[in-house]
Amino acid sequence: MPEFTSEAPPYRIALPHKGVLAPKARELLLAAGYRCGTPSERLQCRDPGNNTEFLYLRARDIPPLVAEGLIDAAITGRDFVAESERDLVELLALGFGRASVHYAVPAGEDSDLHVLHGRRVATALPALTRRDLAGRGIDARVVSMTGAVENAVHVGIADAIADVVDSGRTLAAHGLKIIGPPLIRSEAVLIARPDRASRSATVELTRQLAALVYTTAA
Ligand SMILES: Nc1ncnc2c1ncn2[C@@H]1O[C@H](COP(=O)(O)OP(=O)(O)OP(=O)(O)O)[C@@H](O)[C@H]1O
Ligand SMILES: O=P(O)(O)OC[C@H]1O[C@H](OP(=O)(O)OP(=O)(O)O)[C@H](O)[C@@H]1O
Repeated sequence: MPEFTSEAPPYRIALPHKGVLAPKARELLLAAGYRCGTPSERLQCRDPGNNTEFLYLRARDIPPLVAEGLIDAAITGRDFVAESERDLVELLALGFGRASVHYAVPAGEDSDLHVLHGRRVATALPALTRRDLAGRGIDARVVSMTGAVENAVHVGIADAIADVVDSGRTLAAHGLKIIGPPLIRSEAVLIARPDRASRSATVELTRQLAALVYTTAA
């Protein structure tokens, strides 16, 4: 006989399992009183007290899964949300994981963005880059990579890159310089699907995290 309970199915929250955003995302949920487990041990965790299930996923994979309705709310990077091109609501900017995505070319080149015309731009954010180039009326070819993008020019598969820049040390070490304004200024964000944004559990989660984020910022 199946067991029937009156309890609603658990609310599902996704967090990055590793990478730059992972430690602070988990710390924030712990500080908000959730028992979100330890991703190095297990990538799923039930928090019965809050009737919540935590799923640890790659930050980049999170936006489409939220958009599909498989996850109720999640923390990921704003750049990954933009890259997904899905209809998602940014409920809260979390104030960590700040970085910008920039175009960069060899240090000796002209600094005008129009140097990109007719050239190849390597990036791990191809959809975002295509949209940005089109929006600026620049006809360039986007070369998709999954990492180590700053090597693309040296290897000879691209003339420029569009990549995440934080301190700028990686670009400098590879003889590259930023050109033009950022494609996007990113940070960790709490996201949901538009039709789930007003659910009471989502509103409560946003309220709890906002209280912590604003206290830390003050
Ligand atoms: N110094 C940094 N280097 C890389 N990403 C950063 C940095 N600072 C903030 N970020 C942000 O962190 C996220 C990237 O995190 P993560 O380390 O999980 O991904 P990744 O390893 O670059 O990508 P992938 O999972 O595709 O390999 C993005 O939202 C990015 O904007
Ligand atoms: O401006 P900086 O402080 O030097 O940081 C930016 C660097 O960090 C990121 O790389 P990451 O470590 O995520 O490696 P990957 O690009 O190969 O995934 C990004 O792609 C840059 O290479």
